[in-house]
Amino acid sequence: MWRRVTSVSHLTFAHKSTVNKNACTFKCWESFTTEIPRKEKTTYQRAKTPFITFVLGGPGSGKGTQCMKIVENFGFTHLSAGELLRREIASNSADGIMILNTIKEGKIVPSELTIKLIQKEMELSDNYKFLIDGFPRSEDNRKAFEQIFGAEPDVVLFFDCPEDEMVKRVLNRNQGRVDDNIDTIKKRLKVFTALNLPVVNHYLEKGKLYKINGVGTVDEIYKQVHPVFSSFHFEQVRV
Ligand SMILES: Nc1ncnc2c1ncn2[C@@H]1O[C@H](COP(=O)(O)OP(=O)(O)OP(=O)(O)O)[C@@H](O)[C@H]1O
Ligand SMILES: Nc1ccn([C@@H]2O[C@H](COP(=O)(O)O)[C@@H](O)[C@H]2O)c(=O)n1
Ligand SMILES: [Mg+2]
Repeated sequence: MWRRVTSVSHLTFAHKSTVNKNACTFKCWESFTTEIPRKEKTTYQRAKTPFITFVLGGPGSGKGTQCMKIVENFGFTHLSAGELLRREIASNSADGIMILNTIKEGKIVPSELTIKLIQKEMELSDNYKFLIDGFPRSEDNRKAFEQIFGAEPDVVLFFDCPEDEMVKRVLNRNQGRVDDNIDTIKKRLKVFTALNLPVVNHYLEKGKLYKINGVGTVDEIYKQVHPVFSSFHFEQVRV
């Protein structure tokens, strides 16, 4: 069972670049000193430590689709930032109208609000493996996350997909999303290039980025994704 802690000052996160060790309150994430093995056959030993994966890519690049397969195979908890924001709109919360207008314009919701929703879901979960899909969308998102959580992601997946393919997929999605129309898609693509690509480059420079070719069938793409996680030796739900 998780044990709620009120202070995390005794916890040690894996990354030397941790920004603020006292900033977040999580369930029992105990001390560890092991560096993350990359592509090595080493048993993963951080069962009570959060394993955070950021899932990046343009609108319609396939983030949500591939997250479902990772959940199925590796037992992650999938937190889609966009989905949490849409849920907030649906719940008629005080911020609902502002979020709706921001999404319609393809712009970015204030970081603190999105992070609050992500943090709440993580605290409610008994899992320690999280896929945070569609976050960080901007350098401001990224820096605010590091400040509030006092930690960096373990893995960053980036689904690289040409714009024409992304537009085609979004227009065919048919889920009734207010932003799945050509005007908003054009705006989202501009925001993606201006604000999200700098985040991608940041993690590339830090050596944390796994760039995935987002063109092909869902299974072809997943074949590139699977080895990223199998190298960490989690207990697999299904092979
Ligand atoms: N490899 C693929 N080939 C064809 N269609 C795909 C592929 N992957 C996903 N799709 C479809 O494209 C649409 C967009 O995929 P998905 O919702 O996973 O993208 P996303 O990156 O989460 O987008 P958004 O950022 O807008 O939430 C969906 O209808 C999905 O079924
Ligand atoms: N970090 C984020 C993530 C999303 N948004 C807003 O939600 C829209 C939909 O997001 P999807 O990931 O589901 O495509 C997105 O266009 C943004 O308006 C956000 O503000 N911050
Ligand atoms: Mg999505």
